[in-house]
Amino acid sequence: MPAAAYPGKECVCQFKRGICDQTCVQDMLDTPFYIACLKLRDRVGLVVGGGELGLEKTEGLLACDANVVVVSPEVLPEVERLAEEGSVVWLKREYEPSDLEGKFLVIACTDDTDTNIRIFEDAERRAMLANIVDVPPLCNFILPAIVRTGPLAIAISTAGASPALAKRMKDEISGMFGEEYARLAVILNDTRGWAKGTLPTYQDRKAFFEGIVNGDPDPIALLREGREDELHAIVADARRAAEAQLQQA
Ligand SMILES: C[C@@]1(CC(=O)O)C2=NC(=C\c3[nH]c(c(CCC(=O)O)c3CC(=O)O)Cc3[nH]c(c(CC(=O)O)c3CCC(=O)O)/C=C3\N/C(=C\2)[C@@H](CCC(=O)O)[C@]3(C)CC(=O)O)/[C@H]1CCC(=O)O
Ligand SMILES: NC(=O)c1ccc[n+]([C@@H]2O[C@H](COP(=O)([O-])OP(=O)(O)OC[C@H]3O[C@@H](n4cnc5c(N)ncnc54)[C@H](O)[C@@H]3O)[C@@H](O)[C@H]2O)c1
Repeated sequence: MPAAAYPGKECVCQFKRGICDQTCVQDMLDTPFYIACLKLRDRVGLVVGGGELGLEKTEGLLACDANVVVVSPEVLPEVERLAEEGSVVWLKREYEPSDLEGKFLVIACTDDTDTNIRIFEDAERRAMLANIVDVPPLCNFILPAIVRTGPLAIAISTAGASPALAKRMKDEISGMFGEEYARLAVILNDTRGWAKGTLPTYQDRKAFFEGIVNGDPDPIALLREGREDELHAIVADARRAAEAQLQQA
């Protein structure tokens, strides 16, 4: 246990209402987070609070095709506009526990600690996903920094140790894995249906895809050099070779 950073002071989380003992900070580093990609399309996400952070989280959910309900007595003009155009539902009032009904997840961004605690506890009772922004002890999931290009998404988490570092790594990683990786993913996806319909075993499919991804010539280098036609030819050849091998067997 590290020495308390704020000995004798109110807990920085403003949540325990006591003296800081750094328990929350240590808890985070001791937590093995299970990283997943959530499918939000046609599910409803609840955002409580319509300020700067509420807007940011609302936009993040909309970008993943979620339906969004914002509960907040006041909201930024941008949130009001989203409600007017029908992109979100805005309930112009304070949070109530029944707001959680039928929601897949809740993200709370209010400036009121009592409300934030209540939302987390209500959500936990329902075994619901809950993120109270920037308050790790009130999160059962946390948000990583994300590098997104086409179907590729690289998530960086520091388990809350340093969001600033996660953000820096995001910028560095986006330079390492650019458009050509996303393009390769799309090209390989186009051939997944064939592979699943034609290659009988998992091992066959694995060998097929790994042969291309790790092949010589390097598919990423081909795409980088604008030689996509050659890559398509390699995929077509690999398919023909796999089919021929199956016929012989
Ligand atoms: C990645 C990102 C995703 C997102 O929010 O979507 C994200 N925070 C981002 C930015 C950011 N947040 C903070 C700074 C200031 C610099 C700094 O403190 O480092 C910056 C940088 C900036 O704003 O430039 C302050 C901060 N954040 C948390 C605390 C609480 C604490 O430390 O106790 C405090 C201190 C508050 C205070 O001091 O009062 C807590 C969390 N923030 C998390 C996520 C989760 C852990 C992520 C991980 O695993 O690393 C977690 C645990 C919970 C959660 O909120 O999900 C997003 C980058 C978006 C992007 O650009 O890609
Ligand atoms: N803006 C930032 O960059 C930032 C960064 C770190 C932490 N924070 C903290 O995160 C919180 C949210 O940030 P913000 O800038 O969006 O704050 P904000 O004050 O602009 O917005 C808070 C929102 O919560 C709503 N709200 C308050 N009580 C409510 C209740 N009972 N039910 C429903 N809605 C309620 C308010 O109407 C308002 O829309 C604040 O506590 C802030 O200190 C903000």
